[in-house]
Amino acid sequence: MPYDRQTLRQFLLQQYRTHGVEKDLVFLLEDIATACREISFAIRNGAFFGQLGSADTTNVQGETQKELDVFANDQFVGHIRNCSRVAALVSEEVEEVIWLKDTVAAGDYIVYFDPLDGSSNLDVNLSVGSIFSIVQLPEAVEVGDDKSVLRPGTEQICAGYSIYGPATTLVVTLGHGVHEFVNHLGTGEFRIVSGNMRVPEDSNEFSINASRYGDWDQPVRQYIEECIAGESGPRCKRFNMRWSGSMVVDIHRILTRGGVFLYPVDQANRGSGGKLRLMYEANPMALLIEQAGGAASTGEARILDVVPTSIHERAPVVLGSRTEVDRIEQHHRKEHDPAVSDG
Ligand SMILES: O=P(O)(O)OC[C@H]1O[C@](O)(COP(=O)(O)O)[C@@H](O)[C@@H]1O
Ligand SMILES: [Mg+2]
Ligand SMILES: [Mg+2]
Repeated sequence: MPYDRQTLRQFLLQQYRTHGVEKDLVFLLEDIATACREISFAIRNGAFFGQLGSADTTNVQGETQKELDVFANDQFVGHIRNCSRVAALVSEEVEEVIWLKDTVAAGDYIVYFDPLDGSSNLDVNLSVGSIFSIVQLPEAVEVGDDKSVLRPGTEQICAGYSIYGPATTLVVTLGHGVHEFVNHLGTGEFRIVSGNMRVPEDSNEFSINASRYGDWDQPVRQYIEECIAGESGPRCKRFNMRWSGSMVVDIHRILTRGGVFLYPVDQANRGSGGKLRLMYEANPMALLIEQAGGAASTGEARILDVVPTSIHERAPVVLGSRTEVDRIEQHHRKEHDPAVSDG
């Protein structure tokens, strides 16, 4: 990788100069990047090889925590708490809100994160990642008032993810486009590899866990059947399918070459409102996709407009190329009003 490429710090300082991004947010993002580098280092060094099994603890989702889930969570908490402007943390791996300050002022930050995404891929050495979202409080709140961290995705000022794959990448938005960095093992620096990522409007690639076909509602089933029908079907073109088992990997592919990612609510997960979590999976990915020109929906409404009622709530997720998301939303509308045309 050429050394002349901008480092993460140079990029963030440029955002500070050109877009008035706060210096404290620059430092917070550097702390998050450090946590990601530590997690990547541990994975690469096989720190958990032979221990990739469970940590014999269960998280609030009822999932058995992996050793690496706990390690990754500790890295995030440990590095983020360096920033004195962070009032509270919401982690997939911790049931309650983690309050970090004695008093919380307007302008303080809340950080929501999924310390290790794609945990089921760990045992088989496939790419996993971390996801984060930052909100700035418009007003002072009471420490311990957990309801005050239930902010809609529209209030995010920053979102991103890291992938621990063949390379360690960090993808972020501060509200001015989406930018990709790769970690240079020699120097440990994140250097920019792609500024202003764009999701192509059209696509012929969908991403869904097809083993749940039998559980899908009509609108999703119709959309997938149209894709699979290929040239002789209503879409008159062939579609390809990809499903990695790690949301970070599937969304990165869509930010890189387009496509649509679906994890809908279905017969089997309706009771819990879907599979993926709104605050630290759906919201950050929705902001990134929208910032890159794509669309992000529950199938019925814009994900970023969803008003959360609990910190670990789940949501149906449809993200990616605008044409595909619009079509899936149209199938949902038609289910409520048969008069709606196929278009
Ligand atoms: O096991 P399934 O149904 O394929 O679900 C895979 C999805 O679950 C997740 O692994 C959930 O995330 P966590 O690993 O953080 O719990 C997503 O990354 C992925 O998109
Ligand atoms: Mg996850
Ligand atoms: Mg996780």
